Parts: sequence; C-alpha cells; structure tokens
Amino acid sequence: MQSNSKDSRGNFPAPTAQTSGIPTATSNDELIPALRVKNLRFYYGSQKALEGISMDIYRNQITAIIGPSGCGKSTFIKALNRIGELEGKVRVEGTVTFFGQNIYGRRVNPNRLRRHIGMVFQKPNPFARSIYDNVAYGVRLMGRRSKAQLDEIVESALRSAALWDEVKDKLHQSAYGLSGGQQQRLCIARALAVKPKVLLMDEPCSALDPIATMRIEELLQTLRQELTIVIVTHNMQQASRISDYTAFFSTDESRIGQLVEFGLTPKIFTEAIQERTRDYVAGRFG
Ligand SMILES: Nc1ncnc2c1ncn2[C@@H]1O[C@H](COP(=O)(O)OP(=O)(O)OP(=O)(O)O)[C@@H](O)[C@H]1O
Repeated sequence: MQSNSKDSRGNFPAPTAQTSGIPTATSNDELIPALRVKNLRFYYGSQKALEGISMDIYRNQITAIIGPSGCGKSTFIKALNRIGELEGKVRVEGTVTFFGQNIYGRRVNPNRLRRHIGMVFQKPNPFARSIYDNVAYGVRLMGRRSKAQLDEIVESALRSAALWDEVKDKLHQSAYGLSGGQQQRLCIARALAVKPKVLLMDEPCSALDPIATMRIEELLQTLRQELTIVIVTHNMQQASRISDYTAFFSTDESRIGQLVEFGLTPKIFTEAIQERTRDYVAGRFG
C-alpha cells in the first residue's frame, strides 16, 4: 500500500508502481491505477445518484464511460476530482484514491486536487479573454511567473493541444473568435497548462463536427502517453475507437446509477459478460 501522506506543500505523492492483475491493453505495459474507486455512493441532497461503484482507472490508459442518459456518467467523473460538490448539497460515500491518497480526506485541498485532475466539459467554455490569457489562467493562480516562463508554458500547452500552429499569430485576440473545435482544443490546452496527471472529459466532442472530433480523438492518442484520460461518450464508435478500457453504467429499477460491467474495450464491445451490456453496445436499448 502507498503512503497517504502529502509533502509539506500539500502535494500528492508521485505515483509508485502497483500492478492490478488485469491484463493490459498494450502488451508488456505495467498497469498502475491512477484512481481507485471503492463502493462509491453519490447523493444530490437526499437523492442517491450512484450506488456501489468500484473500479480502477489505469495510468496512461483511456477509459471510456458509456451508458444511457441519466445513468450517472457525469456524476461519476465529477466525483473523481470533487467538482461535483460545487453543484450544491451533495454527499459522497465510499473511497476514491488518487495514487494512494484518499481524495475525500479531510486535509485534501479540492482546488489543488483539481490541478492534478483536470476537466474538459461538453460545451467548449473558454473565458472572455485572449487565447493567451485563457491558457495562462490556471498557471497564474498557482503563483508569480516571469513573462518568459509564462510564454513557454502557454506555447507548450497549445502545442500539446495541437492548436499552436493555428493560433500562434493571434495569441492576444479573443478566444471567442475561434471555431468550436479550436475552442475545445483551447480548453484542453488550458487544462494541460497546469500539468495534470488525469484529464476527465465529459462528452468533449458532442458539440463538434466530424473533422473537429477526429482531431480531438487523434490528440487524445498523443496525450495518453503523458496522461490518464477518462472520457464520457454517447458515441459507441468513439468509445471503441479510442479507449483501452470501457465502463458501462446503467440504472437499476430505482433509477439509481450503477456500474454494470468494466473491462478491456474490445471485450466489452464483442464479448461482454452481462446481457445488458451486450444489448446496449448493440444499440438494442438506451
Ligand atoms: N446538480 C444536480 N442536482 C440534482 N440532481 C442531479 C444533478 N445533476 C445530475 N442529477 C441527477 O443525477 C442523475 C444522473 O445524472 P448525470 O448527469 O450524472 O447522468 P448522465 O449519465 O451523465 O446523463 P447524460 O448522458 O444525459 O448526460 C440524474 O437522475 C440527474 O437528474
């Protein structure tokens, strides 16, 4: 087991190797859980939205979360960086550990946690500021940097998000002048600028056209070399194209979200164990 202690600045420990026993999607890679979810229950007020979710999210893998509308996919990923609790009176039971650290521990600073576990939303949501200021935003909040340092971070994040060449000559123009697909890549750059270890993405392509979607999918394949990615998607083809692991969520008879099946993506799409999973991926319900 890993230590729960943080360093003197409240940072999370560096990941240490921990094998999971489940075969990896890419041979010979060691699977290390970045996030381990155990018996997670999530309530909005008195209304339970998720029941007993347990699964691992592996480092440098892409995990897709699929399932019918209202089954708790967004709620689940919002529980992974504690952004869900910004939505009002919520209660979380069970545990979520991030490289061994309980993210719901009393001494955890949620803002610092969200720097390590970033999020990109369904609708691109750049701030009403310049392209440069959007990317620099989170970095500035972390403390003073010289202009040269900031310039370097902004360029590096825009390059990682495959946007640099398109915007390098208009960094000080409004982000609102970009296309939808560019705005979404800007939001990815903004998330990457603070160097997260995990990127949570809630239907990041649902507002984009097929070409912009393809660019984001290609980008994710590059980013997974440095990052752990969790993506909620309604698009079955997208889940099967881009992810290593897939978690299928659905609701029980009380309409509470639950995890029906989790496994390697090819298995979930071609030889799922649960009939409900087979029906869903075949388009027979949802
Ligand atoms: N802020 C909120 N307050 C109260 N209930 C909420 C809130 N957000 C979601 N819910 C409820 O929690 C349940 C799960 O919603 P959630 O948005 O997580 O599902 P989802 O699978 O992501 O749905 P979709 O695919 O339609 O986006 C739903 O019953 C929803 O009405």
